[in-house]
Amino acid sequence: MAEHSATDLLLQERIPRKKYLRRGCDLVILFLLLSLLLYRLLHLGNNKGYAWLLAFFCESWFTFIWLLNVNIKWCPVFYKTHPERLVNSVSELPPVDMFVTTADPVLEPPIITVDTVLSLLAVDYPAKKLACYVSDDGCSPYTFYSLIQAAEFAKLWNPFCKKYGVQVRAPCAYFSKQITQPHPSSTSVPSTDFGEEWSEMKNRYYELRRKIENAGRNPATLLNLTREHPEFLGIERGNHPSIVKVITANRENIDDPEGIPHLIYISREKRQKFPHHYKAGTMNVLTRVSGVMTNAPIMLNVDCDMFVNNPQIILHAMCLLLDTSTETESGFVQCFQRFHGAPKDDPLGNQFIVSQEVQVRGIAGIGGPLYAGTGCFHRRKIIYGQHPPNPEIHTSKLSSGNGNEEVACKFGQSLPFMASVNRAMRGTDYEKAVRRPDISSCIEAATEVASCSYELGTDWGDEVGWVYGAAVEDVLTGVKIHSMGWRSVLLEPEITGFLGCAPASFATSMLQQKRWSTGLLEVLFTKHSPILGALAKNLKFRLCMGYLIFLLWAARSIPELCYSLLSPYCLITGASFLPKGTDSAMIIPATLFSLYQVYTLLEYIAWGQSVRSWWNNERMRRISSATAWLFGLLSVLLKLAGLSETIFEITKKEEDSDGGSEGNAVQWTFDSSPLFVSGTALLMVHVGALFVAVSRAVLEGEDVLGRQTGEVFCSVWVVLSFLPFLKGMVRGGNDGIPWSVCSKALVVALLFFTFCRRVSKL
Ligand SMILES: O=c1ccn([C@@H]2O[C@H](COP(=O)(O)OP(=O)(O)O[C@H]3O[C@H](CO)[C@@H](O)[C@H](O)[C@H]3O)[C@@H](O)[C@H]2O)c(=O)[nH]1
Ligand SMILES: [Mn+2]
Repeated sequence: MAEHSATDLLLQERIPRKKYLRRGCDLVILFLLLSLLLYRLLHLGNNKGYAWLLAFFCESWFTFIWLLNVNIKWCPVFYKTHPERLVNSVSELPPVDMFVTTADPVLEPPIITVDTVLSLLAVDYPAKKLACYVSDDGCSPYTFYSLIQAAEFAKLWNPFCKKYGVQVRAPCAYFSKQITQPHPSSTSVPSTDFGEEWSEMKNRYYELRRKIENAGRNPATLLNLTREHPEFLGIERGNHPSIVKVITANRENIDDPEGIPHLIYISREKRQKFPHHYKAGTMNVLTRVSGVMTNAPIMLNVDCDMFVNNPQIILHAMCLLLDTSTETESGFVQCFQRFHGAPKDDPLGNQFIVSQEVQVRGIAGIGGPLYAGTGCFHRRKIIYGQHPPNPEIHTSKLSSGNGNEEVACKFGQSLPFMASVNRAMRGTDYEKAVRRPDISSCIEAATEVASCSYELGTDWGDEVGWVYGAAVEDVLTGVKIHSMGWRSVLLEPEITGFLGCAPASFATSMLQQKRWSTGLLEVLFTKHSPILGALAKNLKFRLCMGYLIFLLWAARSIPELCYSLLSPYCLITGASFLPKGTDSAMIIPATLFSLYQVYTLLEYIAWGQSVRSWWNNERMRRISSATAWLFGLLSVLLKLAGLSETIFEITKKEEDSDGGSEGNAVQWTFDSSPLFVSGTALLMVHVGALFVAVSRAVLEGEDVLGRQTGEVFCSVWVVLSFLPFLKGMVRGGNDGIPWSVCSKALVVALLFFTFCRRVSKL
């Protein structure tokens, strides 16, 4: 037998990269920022006016944010996983419960969910160990019907995928390209039949799509369905009992490579009186229903648009989860969020390729990537509140064998569920979890735990399960887990694990940014805030700082907005907030600006992105900050003042016509939402200020460019960044900036002008 060296058997490798050049650049920028602050302080007395003071405050904030940046980028890590070594290292693979959430058949067309579900059902993992739970917050018979059809199709699709080693098992993406050869991994199969079978399968898939699309158009089909499933009859979306349906059940304990995992449909109970807590509420129901049915120790969750792109992804995840030395290290396993059908050069800046490579890899180096809500593997016992196995920190109250009463208090009154919790908390005893009951016999218990009163008086949404109280339940839940002392890891096999769909229009993208910035800031004000976590719990200080860079998005809008108003203020009033062009001190802000731009540009190039995509992302970040983040901040302030609640507005999902290839058109849509007022007003202010400056130069012969070089440059830069707004204004029409927004923006801009004149006369 061949001898293995120790490293030959490692399931995973964590590779930290110390990038000295980058660290150097980060520190130089920090040094320049501090020099600028010092310079401002030294000249504060020289009658510099309000602009100078405001600049000082804004730049202090930017320095703080940069410090957070240096912290997060200091030591990025890379992960390698070796699933081929699992056979030798692990005696038995644990079962996995897979969760898919969908909430609205219009914003999230069922065919998208069907593709995701088909890709999950066909992963390379023993089917008898998998169960796929789809939660439908829309309670739509249309979605249910589509899943039934999908399960039928899976009976053909799974064997086809396994026979020919299909790589992308979401049929829509797979059939978008012409494929003439089976994948090389299926060499044992003669490829002569492939072409024929491929076309046949493709036809079958398009038949499935037609059927689903027809059902969407033709309510009669759904009427037939309600005859068999009367629960859906006359259902009201926000007011109905829970529905749990087993669509397919895997034959028990049979090793059938072509078998299909369990597929279960859930629509939790909704009543007007009970808050449903959006996605967090859904995830908790999924956790409980799966608890009474299959109770797998590992739970994978994806959004309805996130299909599996790498069929080995669960095996890769197991490398991180099963490596016994790393249980505390891998409290959860998070994949990068990647998207398909990305338009060229990322015009909307919403692919987050470089920001993830830099920030997520960076934060992985200090204890863990954030839980991003999708493409994540959780350990059930941690979701149930178990602490890491370190006697010095905490010991789990439950594992020390408490009575059923305490379990009921925390987890609710269902006996079958309490029994499942006790089993799950007992740790890595996978064998026991495998013992599967006939899941159809669990429907009654499942329906009970999916009811909306189930959580009353329990710890759900707080110490147990997904945490309520922020529009980004994912990050909030992640902080809670990190604060218990668990760490998380990044799952990044060479072939991306999951692909989702990024918003295809500007308006949708801004709405998403608004929800994220709102939710992220909300996290700071909950009892699971990372600051409390670092002070009173087991959250590492540097990880807490790492979190802040995300949680402060909304708060960053104010200093950034103030700073961007400094140059028009100066151009209008003749004041200055930067040294004169000829002043030697100008070298500090000039170097700072150029170094930052070149540095970020090089980062984009290093990650294989184009110059354009760098510009688009940088520009979009400034746009988001002045629009979406600002409104995010407003909604949090309103919430804190008790005036309104924040809500989870679902992102519209558009299927790309070419199912995954590059080059989709981007829609630069604006609408009458107030979101666009601030951006339009900012643009107007800058254009107006430049106009004032030019007229001063022309009419009064003033050397504006010499005296206010920096200010003029800043305004030109902002106008360039907000060019999409200028185009939107000029374009008008359906997707341009509506007149109502323009007129409101004009009022705001004029107010600013008046304000400047007043202040300068004081
Ligand atoms: O009441 C709700 C609202 C949403 N969802 C589901 O939540 C998922 C995410 O919603 P989406 O509108 O796609 O939001 P995104 O902004 O695209 O999602 C990102 O951000 C969310 C937090 O804001 C995370 O939950 C997601 O996992 C993450 O992909 C979707 O599957 C929805 O069906 C529900 O199940 N119930
Ligand atoms: Mn989404």
